[in-house]
Amino acid sequence: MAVSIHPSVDHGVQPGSPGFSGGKLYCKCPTDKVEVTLTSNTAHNHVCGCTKCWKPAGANFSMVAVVPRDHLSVTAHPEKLKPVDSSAAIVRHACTGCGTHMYGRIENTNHPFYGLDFVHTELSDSGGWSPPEFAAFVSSIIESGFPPSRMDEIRSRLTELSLTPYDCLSPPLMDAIATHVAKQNGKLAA
Ligand SMILES: N[C@@H](CCC(=O)N[C@@H](CSCO)C(=O)NCC(=O)O)C(=O)O
Ligand SMILES: [Zn+2]
Ligand SMILES: [Zn+2]
Repeated sequence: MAVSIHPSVDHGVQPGSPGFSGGKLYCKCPTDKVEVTLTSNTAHNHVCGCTKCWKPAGANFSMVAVVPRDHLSVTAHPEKLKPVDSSAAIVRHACTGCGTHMYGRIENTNHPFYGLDFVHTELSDSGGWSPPEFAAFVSSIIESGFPPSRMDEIRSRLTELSLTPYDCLSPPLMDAIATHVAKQNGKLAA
């Protein structure tokens, strides 16, 4: 049996639906679920091996995508949400009942990704969301205790799933971050 990446991709990456325009995410509490409504599809979906992104039980990776912050609202039980770490670049809001991260928000207006919220579309009851496109922060799974000797297995499986493994973000996203920095420091025209 192949090593588990994430339950949403372990049996193959499911394609999205063209024209899909959003839906609802629910926490894992049996009752009084936190509900988050997204009024657009997501972008830049990826699996992430970092220690900060929320992973479902047993998964080595999270699956996380972005949505414009004005396309996200908490539509039920906002009182159950609590920031995980208010000093992090991405302030993740977790359900105090079940621990699920319902969204992560960038509050720093100078951050390259300001304006985007991070979400886990596996929490939705509808299909059609943008599929993951690559694997980010792959080496970081070791920080959660994954054996370094099995990293070849992980990278081979990711490649087999067409989720190219990177140890940071994908080249287009890293280029976007560097461009933002160069515009801020005057090396490129704003
Ligand atoms: N090795 C660290 C890396 C953590 C990290 O930098 N994570 C990225 C990607 S999260 C979604 O792609 C990041 O931007 N983090 C900002 C934040 O988490 O606030 C680790 O594993 O902890
Ligand atoms: Zn919950
Ligand atoms: Zn992450």
